[in-house]
Amino acid sequence: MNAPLSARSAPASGISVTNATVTYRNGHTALRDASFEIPTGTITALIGVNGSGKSTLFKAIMGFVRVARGDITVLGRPIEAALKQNLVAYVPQSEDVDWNFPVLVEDVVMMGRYGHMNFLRIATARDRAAVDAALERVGMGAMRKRQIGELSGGQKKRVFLARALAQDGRVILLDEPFTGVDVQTEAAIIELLRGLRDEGRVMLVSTHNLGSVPEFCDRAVLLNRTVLAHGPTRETFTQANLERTFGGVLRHVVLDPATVGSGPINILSDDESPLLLPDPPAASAESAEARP
Ligand SMILES: Nc1ncnc2c1ncn2[C@@H]1O[C@H](COP(=O)(O)OP(=O)(O)OP(=O)(O)O)[C@@H](O)[C@H]1O
Repeated sequence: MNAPLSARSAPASGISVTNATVTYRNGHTALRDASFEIPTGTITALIGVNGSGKSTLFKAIMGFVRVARGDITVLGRPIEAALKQNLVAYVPQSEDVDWNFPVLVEDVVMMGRYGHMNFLRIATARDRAAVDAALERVGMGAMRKRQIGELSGGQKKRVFLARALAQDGRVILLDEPFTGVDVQTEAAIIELLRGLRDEGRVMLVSTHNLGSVPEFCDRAVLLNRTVLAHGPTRETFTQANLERTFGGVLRHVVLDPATVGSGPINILSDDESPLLLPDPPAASAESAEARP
């Protein structure tokens, strides 16, 4: 098991990506010269349109795809070393999982312990305790004997989060954890991520829910086949950067002050949860303008 985390002993660098380029076998370069830095004890949003390279970046950090040029380090180590030490946990997109595979909830969570076991994969009392604790932490203890395929979308997400917790990953990559979950589950996941941040872990979360980013992310990385902006949310998550990242995909509505009873409110939306900016620049103070 990994040594206990402490804010004092944790290295300052969580994930460091320097000029990373990923080209798939068909010749498509999904990421070019991507660079950013994430400190430990933070939650970072990974934002970009469909196809901008978010999953590719996760796969590069997980060693699933090769970085042709550039460098990625995790907690100051080359990725191979970090993966070998079980430091990185991955919560995949729901579409990437075969839900027909007959496996119990508790077995999925136990998979998080595989890297801690020897080649015979015999679970010890410590492995079982880690699985129990992880299931309880995500509120899925009562469903541990259910088949994973029988669960709702939000419950499946919780189970995969529990697998990451059981693994005791210090860096946790979450690929669209809020897609298809109700607001209550989203709030529960955000609360859990905050707790993990307070333990000094590093979370990189891809999401299309722009509205919830300022609420729970300390930092943001804006991506479109390369990194367009990165840094603290309040500096990075600006209307100008979002317009640059999403181009014509971003819906942009300005509510008329006469309608909302206060100053004009800017609404930026990529998907289900819109971002409200109460203090928009004067340039777009027309009533209810919408750009598809
Ligand atoms: N295995 C692959 N072989 C070739 N091209 C791929 C492969 N996987 C992804 N791509 C391409 O790389 C680009 C980036 O894909 P990626 O899945 O990283 O985007 P994304 O930002 O995660 O998108 P989404 O928001 O839809 O999940 C896309 O143009 C995609 O078609």
